[in-house]
Amino acid sequence: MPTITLQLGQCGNQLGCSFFNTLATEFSSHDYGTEAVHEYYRPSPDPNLYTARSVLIDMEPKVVAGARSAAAASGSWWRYPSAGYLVMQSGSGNNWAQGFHGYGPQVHDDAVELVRKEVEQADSLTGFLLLQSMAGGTGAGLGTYVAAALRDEYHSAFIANCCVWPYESGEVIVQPYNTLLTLSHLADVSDGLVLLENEALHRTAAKLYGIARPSFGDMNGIAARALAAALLPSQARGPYAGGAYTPPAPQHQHHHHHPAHGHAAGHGRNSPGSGSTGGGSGVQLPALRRADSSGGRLGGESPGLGSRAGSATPPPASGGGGSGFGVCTAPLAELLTRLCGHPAYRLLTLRSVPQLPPANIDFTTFTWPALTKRLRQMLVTGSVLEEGLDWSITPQSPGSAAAAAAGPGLAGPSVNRALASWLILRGQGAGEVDVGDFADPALTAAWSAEPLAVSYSAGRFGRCAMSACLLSNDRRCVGPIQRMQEHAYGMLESRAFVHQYEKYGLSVADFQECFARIEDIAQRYARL
Ligand SMILES: Nc1nc2c(ncn2[C@@H]2O[C@H](COP(=O)(O)OP(=O)(O)OP(=O)(O)O)[C@@H](O)[C@H]2O)c(=O)[nH]1
Repeated sequence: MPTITLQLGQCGNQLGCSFFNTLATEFSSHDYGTEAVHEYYRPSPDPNLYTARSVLIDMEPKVVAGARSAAAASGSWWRYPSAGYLVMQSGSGNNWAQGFHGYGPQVHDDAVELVRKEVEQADSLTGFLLLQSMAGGTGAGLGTYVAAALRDEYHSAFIANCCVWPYESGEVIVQPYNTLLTLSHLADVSDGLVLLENEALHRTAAKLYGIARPSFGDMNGIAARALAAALLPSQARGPYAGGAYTPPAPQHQHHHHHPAHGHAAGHGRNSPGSGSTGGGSGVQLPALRRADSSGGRLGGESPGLGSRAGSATPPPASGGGGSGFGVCTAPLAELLTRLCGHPAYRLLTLRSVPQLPPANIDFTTFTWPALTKRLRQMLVTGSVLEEGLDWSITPQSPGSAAAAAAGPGLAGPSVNRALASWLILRGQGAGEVDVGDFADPALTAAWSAEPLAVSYSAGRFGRCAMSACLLSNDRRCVGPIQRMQEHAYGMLESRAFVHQYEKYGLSVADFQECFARIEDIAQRYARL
């Protein structure tokens, strides 16, 4: 089921371009099935080209033009829609209020109309994936405004936000304001926010990829690969022997929005017309790899991934572990439903392994135990970097669920804890990897009903014979939020730059209300 991507502001547009390039490379190299391709691209009048299901918005024309021409010059089989963009003549000057209160109402109708046209090109709709930074004015302020407008227009569509968290010491002096304003507003309209930290992306590029001076392009490539690893189809794994993990019954009903919205019949998450056909093989795509014997298989036995009603379950090609690409019908919807079921906890962290320079991949021997051990330690320690992991921390360390249960006074958030995580394994033997360690109750909130989902694909991701990624609703966000808050409160106390926001109708009381909301969110996570 299609997902429409909105690229907002400089960062959103640059990251979006990387994301579509990454998906295109994957689709060209491996057969994920037609339906997976159609989730993000639609056929175009030119039989050799696909069109990204995307809307590009920025208040200055340069970056959108750059993304569009980069797509055209890539030599790949995809382009942006010829009229699917909205630009003005000058940016929002890093002023969230200008983006939200100034440009927002001004471009509302045009933006909604652009999205509507893209929605009309789809026979059904999973929802929207919004890409934006949190520190500027356009992606952050206008992007938040657009997210709220989409929520109004499409009550039953999923809205996911992929938000770039600024460097700790930023290029944008008012980034604490912009980041917290974005976060507090999106917490109300979004179904899930994936936070991508620039600091971590930069360090990954520098330390693990060996890039002396990482560019945004390098960082976006890393982020886009992690995102694609999470969002490409995978097949649910059943409960593994001896673990606490039990997949839930499919949950299609959304938790807090109205059911199908009248705006466009058949575009709701639960709408009758939303099922689509075919697991993938059989339709010729331009320049894409055709289905091979293992391709395009439905994840029919997937108890937790909500396989489509009435779809047949073809027998696995090789018994047991499953080969080929099982198709999770709408990964975005499944991920959000599973991970963000509680409205107060919507902040997601993405971790992936291995992180290494492409040139080293062919000379590296991968083993599942080594990969999953590192990924698990990243979860245990809350790190998003594969490098520099503290192996002395265990789930029993102070601050862990186990330690908290042992008595008061031991709390210290050295151990991470998750409400829910989704582990996605890709590569040879991915169906049989032992993932029991990820279901350790000491790593999850005591009241979490469904702490772990696991899915896999036997096909390799990129050039790695084995790779894994973990999308997790955990305490990682607490540190960055608290540091950002400290700066923001300090600035607000001296009323620094406040007049620039007041010019667009944002008052000190509005700031305070947003900051209080964030404090509440951070405290809830800290208590997980
Ligand atoms: N990862 C990444 N971060 C970016 C990129 N471009 C900008 N940023 C970050 O985004 C923040 C600035 O936001 P931008 O997206 O440039 O601003 P904008 O949304 O276009 O808003 P205005 O410039 O105010 O109109 C800073 O934290 C930058 O570090 C990019 O391509 N990749």
